[in-house]
Amino acid sequence: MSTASHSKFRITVPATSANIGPGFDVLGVAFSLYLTLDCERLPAGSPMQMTYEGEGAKDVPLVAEKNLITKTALYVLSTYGIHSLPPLKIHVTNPIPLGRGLGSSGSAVVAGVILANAAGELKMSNDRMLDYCLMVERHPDNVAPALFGGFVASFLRELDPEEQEPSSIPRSEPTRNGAAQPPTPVMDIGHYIQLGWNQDIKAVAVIPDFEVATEDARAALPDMYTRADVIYNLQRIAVLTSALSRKPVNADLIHKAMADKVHQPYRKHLIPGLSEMLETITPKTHPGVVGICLSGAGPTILVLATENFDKIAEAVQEIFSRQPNGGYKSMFKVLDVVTDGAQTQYFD
Ligand SMILES: Nc1ncnc2c1ncn2[C@@H]1O[C@H](COP(=O)(O)OP(=O)(O)OP(=O)(O)O)[C@@H](O)[C@H]1O
Ligand SMILES: N[C@@H](CCO)C(=O)O
Repeated sequence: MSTASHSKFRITVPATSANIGPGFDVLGVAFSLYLTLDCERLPAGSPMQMTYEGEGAKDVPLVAEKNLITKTALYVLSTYGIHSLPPLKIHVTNPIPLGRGLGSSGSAVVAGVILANAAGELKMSNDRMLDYCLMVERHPDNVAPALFGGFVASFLRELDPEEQEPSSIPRSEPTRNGAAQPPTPVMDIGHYIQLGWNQDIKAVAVIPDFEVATEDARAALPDMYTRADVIYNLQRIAVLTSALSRKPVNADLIHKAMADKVHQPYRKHLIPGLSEMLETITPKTHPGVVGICLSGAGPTILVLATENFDKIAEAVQEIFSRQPNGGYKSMFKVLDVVTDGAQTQYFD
């Protein structure tokens, strides 16, 4: 259906958690917490108007070329030969904390690609939109569940250096490239599959009051791993992807299968208390716990659980609170894993 007659549209994109323990850069889930863009077309020649409320309201730039949502949209439109955003009023409502491991940048990138698709009437397929998301955010584990919903495993094809380099491609993480080339639309980068998720399992996200930039958390990782550590993660990820869909919940198996030797051990200095949380919050010590891990690049702690959500969250908060130098305050959210991903609704 043509969108030309619609003067208003709303884009909603779920928050996500990447990795889920051993699935570094592979697994992610979509949550019942939504970045929302309320958009209204303005008369031709009008300047873009952007307003913003919620997380990041004090810091997020509202200039089209600087804001991650609109600069992603501008990148996508430029590959279609459209070099400015159509006149729009955009109101952003963002409940996803920034830099905390709940995929705020992935959701912003997905929102930007969908904004370009809707505003420019590009009629892209979801798979093509995933390609664009992956040009901006190179690891697929946040953008794939944000776009498609549910519990998602994904990978991307290896790109040639010239496909990766154009400096005109915005990056959710700061980039090092400098070549002034036009954007290169590439095809068929992302591959994914939605996995089953037992809806009895909810997510308790404990969010401390400090940020860890994904770029810093990735810089903490080694370039090489031992064969034993790779096998350790591969064995667990294979078991975990099925175990999370089964009924009844096998908490002991899931908890063991969520252990990881690829990223969490190298990031623990960035998240004080992480080691103690992983060691002491188990299905045996805290009934209801199914598994525990760092959410994305952190510092949010993700506890999968079937009951006692508040008590479990308080146990994580207590560990954050007694870290050196006064500890950390934190808040928590009990979230559902949602099967729907990003949506666009048209009005008028
Ligand atoms: N709604 C938004 N609007 C504009 N920019 C955003 C928005 N959300 C996130 N960003 C940008 O993304 C940055 C955070 O990205 P980062 O990858 O460090 O954390 P994250 O995506 O929250 O965590 P993770 O990738 O570990 O889940 C912010 O500092 C901001 O620049
Ligand atoms: N897989 C990514 C997710 C963060 O965006 C990481 O852990 O670095």
